Amino acid sequence: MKIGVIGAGSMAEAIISGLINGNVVRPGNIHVCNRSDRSKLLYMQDHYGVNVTENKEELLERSEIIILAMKPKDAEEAVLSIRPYVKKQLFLSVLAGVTIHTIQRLLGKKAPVIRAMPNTSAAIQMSATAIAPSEEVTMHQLKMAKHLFETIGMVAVVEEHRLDAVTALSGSGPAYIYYFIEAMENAAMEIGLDQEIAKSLILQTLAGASEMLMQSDKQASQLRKEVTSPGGTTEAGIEKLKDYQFNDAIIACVKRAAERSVELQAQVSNEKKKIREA
Ligand SMILES: NC(=O)C1=CN([C@@H]2O[C@H](COP(=O)(O)OP(=O)(O)OC[C@H]3O[C@@H](n4cnc5c(N)ncnc54)[C@H](O)[C@@H]3O)[C@@H](O)[C@H]2O)C=CC1
Ligand SMILES: O=C(O)[C@@H]1CCC=N1
Repeated sequence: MKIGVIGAGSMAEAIISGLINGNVVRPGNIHVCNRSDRSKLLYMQDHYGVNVTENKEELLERSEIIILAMKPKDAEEAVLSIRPYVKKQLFLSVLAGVTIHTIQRLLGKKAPVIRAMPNTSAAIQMSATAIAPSEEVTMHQLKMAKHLFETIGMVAVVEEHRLDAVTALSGSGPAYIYYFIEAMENAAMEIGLDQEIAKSLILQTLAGASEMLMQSDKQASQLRKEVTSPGGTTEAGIEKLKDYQFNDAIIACVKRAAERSVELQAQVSNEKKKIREA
């Protein structure tokens, strides 16, 4: 597979490092470009051995699969800049909130596009990714994309309209977990635990709970009940979470993120005007 990546940010790096570490694609078969941060390109070259270029024509000519990995607000400019070089490539977009329809409009043709929503755990082949293909995508291309994302974690194929929900849940999800861990670390300090010891206890607790959920047939609520002795410490702690409306806070968080995914589409809504000018 020859892959071109447009945008060399955190998501691009997570995917590239996953593909290389998993021996799926040789670094020499990956071309990466960025808008202005040349030092990041040089870092990618040194660290992963990929080809870096500022020439988008060259990148498109040398790649069968193009990964779009810039911020949604930069999508118009970036996609319009590759429009003259679009031939038979398959486009994989990881952009939150930017529809297949918009990408095809910006590309100026009904090219095959697969929208994907991975997460940054791709860097260690642990992404939870959902993908949604356009009508133009062949079964072979869908299989190839599925295989590509499976090498960096698990993959679910969904209808495109589900991607806002997926983005809110598993795209942004690692950040919610990290935020929770930050709070646990702060709590550990407040109750006088050594920082290093607290960190290892928290991480093993997280890994153990996650593995329990994976390995057992029990629901999260059942596993929680099994920790919660009547009148014990867990019950006392969870009462506090209830006082602070923990459940409502998480639901509001995920719903707001899904709304935001819809709002991001508006950032590229001006594309018709830009296309006329191109
Ligand atoms: N960070 C995450 O956890 C996830 C991000 N995403 C999506 O991935 C995309 C990238 O996000 P991040 O990597 O976090 O952003 P980032 O800001 O770290 O990277 C974006 C990169 O795109 C480059 N860029 C901007 N305009 C360009 C242009 N015209 N030509 C070439 N390169 C250009 C920038 O220089 C920058 O290096 C976003 O659309 C986001 O919605 C999707 C899933 C998870
Ligand atoms: O925060 C964002 O917009 C991107 C999409 C999912 C994770 N990061």
